[in-house]
Amino acid sequence: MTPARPTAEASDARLAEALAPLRADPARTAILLDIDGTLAPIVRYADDAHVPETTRSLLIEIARRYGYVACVSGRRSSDARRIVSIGTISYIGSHGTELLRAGGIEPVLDPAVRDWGRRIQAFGRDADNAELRRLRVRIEDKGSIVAFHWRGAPDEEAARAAIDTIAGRAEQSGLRTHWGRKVLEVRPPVRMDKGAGILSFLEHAELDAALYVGDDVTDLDAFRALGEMLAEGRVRHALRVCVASEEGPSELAEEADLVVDGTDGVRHLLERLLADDPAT
Ligand SMILES: O=P(O)(O)OC[C@H]1O[C@H](O[C@H]2O[C@H](CO)[C@@H](O)[C@H](O)[C@H]2O)[C@H](O)[C@@H](O)[C@@H]1O
Repeated sequence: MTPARPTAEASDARLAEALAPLRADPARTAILLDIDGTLAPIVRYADDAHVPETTRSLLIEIARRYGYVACVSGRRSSDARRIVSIGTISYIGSHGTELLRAGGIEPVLDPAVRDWGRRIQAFGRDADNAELRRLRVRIEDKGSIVAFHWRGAPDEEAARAAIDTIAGRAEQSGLRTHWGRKVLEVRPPVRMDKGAGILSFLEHAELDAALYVGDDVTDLDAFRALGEMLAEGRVRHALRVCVASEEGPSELAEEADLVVDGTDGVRHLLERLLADDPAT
């Protein structure tokens, strides 16, 4: 497709044009979707996130029609599947380091992260103190990643400042830090990126086109993986879609082929992927 300057919201005509190469041969098309902020609206507590039923129904149909469908999340793959609740699609979890294939029981973990769980969890336990609890910082244990959330804390600024200190401590102890939407993740010092997870998921796929839709910094790696596949001739068409939000990084819109407006915009895009006439 011809890359276009992203607009605040994709018009229907622009959307139809962008989706045409994906719709041309669904069996040879990969549909790759981030979850939080893309399929599931952002909510105060990570545990309360859910994918609206209308979006779920569309995804079920997309899984029937398209050759390779996966949700690509910063969450553990098992949590991602619990939230989306569809067994016929695959889940690439923990920013590309876990792969739970459609119908699978156990995720396959990247060996590079496998041995880091204990150390990361110990870091999370050490960081968890009375002050963090007073500030209502919430800690999310993701196995090989520990996340510190400050969304909805009574004093978000104070909570963020306490989390800054945790980030400094993590880096001093040789761990890596990654900032997302009102969340700090402390990770092992190994490659963890959605792009690597996608390349491994699609390693043996016979593809003509690929779509990725995401809203946050971690999705840039996925955009770049699609760019790599395009440059290497592994796909003839790649469509990178940014889900616009006030919190989203500006680079995502800059690197996108198309911008849609929030999770409603994503639902509309999924409808158009299935519609008889994508322009209506
Ligand atoms: O890659 P994703 O599927 O988009 O996951 C990114 C992170 O999503 C979750 O946190 C975000 O969503 C929460 C629920 O809406 C929100 O409360 C939080 O502020 C957001 O950062 C999840 O908890 C993280 O583990 C994921 O990495």
